[in-house]
Amino acid sequence: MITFDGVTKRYPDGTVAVDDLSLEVPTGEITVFVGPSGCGKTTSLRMINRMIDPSGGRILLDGVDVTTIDPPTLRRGIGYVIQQAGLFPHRKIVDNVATVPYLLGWDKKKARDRAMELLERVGLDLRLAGRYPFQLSGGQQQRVGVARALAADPPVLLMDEPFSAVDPIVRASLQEELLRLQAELNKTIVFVTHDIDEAIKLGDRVAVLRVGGRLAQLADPATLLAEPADDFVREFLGRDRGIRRLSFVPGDGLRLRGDLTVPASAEVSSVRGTAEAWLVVVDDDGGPLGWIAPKDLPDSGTLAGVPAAPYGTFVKGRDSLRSALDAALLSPSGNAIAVDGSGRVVGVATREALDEALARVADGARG
Ligand SMILES: Nc1ncnc2c1ncn2[C@@H]1O[C@H](COP(=O)(O)OP(=O)(O)OP(=O)(O)O)[C@@H](O)[C@H]1O
Repeated sequence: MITFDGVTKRYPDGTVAVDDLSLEVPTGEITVFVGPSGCGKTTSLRMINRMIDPSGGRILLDGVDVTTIDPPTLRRGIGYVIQQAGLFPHRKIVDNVATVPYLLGWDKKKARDRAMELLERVGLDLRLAGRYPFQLSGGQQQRVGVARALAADPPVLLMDEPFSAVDPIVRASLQEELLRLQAELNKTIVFVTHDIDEAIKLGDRVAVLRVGGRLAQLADPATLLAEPADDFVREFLGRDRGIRRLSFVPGDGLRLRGDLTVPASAEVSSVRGTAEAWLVVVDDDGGPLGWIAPKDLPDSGTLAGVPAAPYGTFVKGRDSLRSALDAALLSPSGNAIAVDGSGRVVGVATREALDEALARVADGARG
């Protein structure tokens, strides 16, 4: 755990970059520092690995004041990733990643083996290992930056706007990759960004800072979206806060109907009469084929030949209410198909069920 205990940083010119910051960064979690330009995010981050020392207060790493640990020893346990990767231009990719193992005196083969293992872990094509940084795309360089920071298996990772120089699509895939890695590695990560969407996507907890380096709110993303502490945080969270909140509401609470699913092999005569609503047609494995409107039911035969309309699905037990709503909006029936982990239909969330769930969320906002 990293503890900020009344930390202040006043630069020699009098600028107060961080003002009496107290918070805890729990072990094995991602804590994001987010806020407008100049609010002291980078300064706060760099005080953890002593690139900057505080002018007041203390930063404790597992209970030990970091200013009592000499910087090289401290940094051995702290990986650091910055914007535009900061790779050494004249070293091959594999040697960039092996930088810290070399410094630690590992023999060359062991260090390179470790580097290759990490490059694979961060999803980089291993054929790129022998190239130089300028021969890689921005997104690939960023992956190398993450691999390099992980090389000595440090328990703590500091990431300063690591994905802000790449385009939105690459950025989204780097974010996914980081979450996937973190699920395996459980590092203690402090991640700095000015992008609130990135903060909400990545953070177990999000610290919103305001200019002058003061903490405005520290909360998990769902709480932040539901209960911003003040107007500054509300404004910083921006538009669509209500909709974004639905990403953190499990779709599990939705009432599902089981009587609207029919196999393609079913005789129309067996469904006619019960079919006052749109039906989901499924294949022999229970996978969805699409929707059939009541008016499109043939007079006789099976449903196999009836053209089925497009559909959206959400995974019961995994996806959020937002995904369920999205699935409903992608279906002409306005209903969402719930599937299990292997894609078999387990029921239908009708508009009424979605409406009930949304009403519960809105009620929660009132309370
Ligand atoms: N070496 C320095 N000397 C004086 N002032 C500094 C120094 N470094 C940073 N500052 C000031 O401290 C404040 C906080 O800077 P910091 O870089 O920590 O903010 P930030 O939130 O990371 O900003 P950004 O998102 O723009 O990178 C700013 O007002 C900045 O101008």
